[in-house]
Amino acid sequence: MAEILSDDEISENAPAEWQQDGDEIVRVYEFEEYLDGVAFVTEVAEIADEEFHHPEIQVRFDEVEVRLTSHEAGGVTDQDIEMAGRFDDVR
Ligand SMILES: C[C@H](O)[C@H](O)[C@H]1CNC2=NC(N)=NC(=O)C2=N1
Repeated sequence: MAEILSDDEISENAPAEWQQDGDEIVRVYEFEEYLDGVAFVTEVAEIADEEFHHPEIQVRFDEVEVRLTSHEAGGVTDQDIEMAGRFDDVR
């Protein structure tokens, strides 16, 4: 099972726009158009499905909040850090 990262490791390795929130990392992406946010979610979901590692996603009218954690490990792992970077590349 993947190792849980320490707060310092998360801070050092998470992409710049991501914040730690307890045992998750979170980023809010802003969009001018609601449907652009929905299209972003579709691309994120395809990556998540491909990697079998699923974020929690909240879609609002002008932003999308994405939360990552490794449920089985019980915290943030390297996989969450890697997924965060891949989601940023979609943006
Ligand atoms: C049974 C378990 O849900 C699966 O092995 C996968 C599915 N997607 C997952 N997604 C996330 N974020 N963490 C997991 O531990 C995880 N596990």
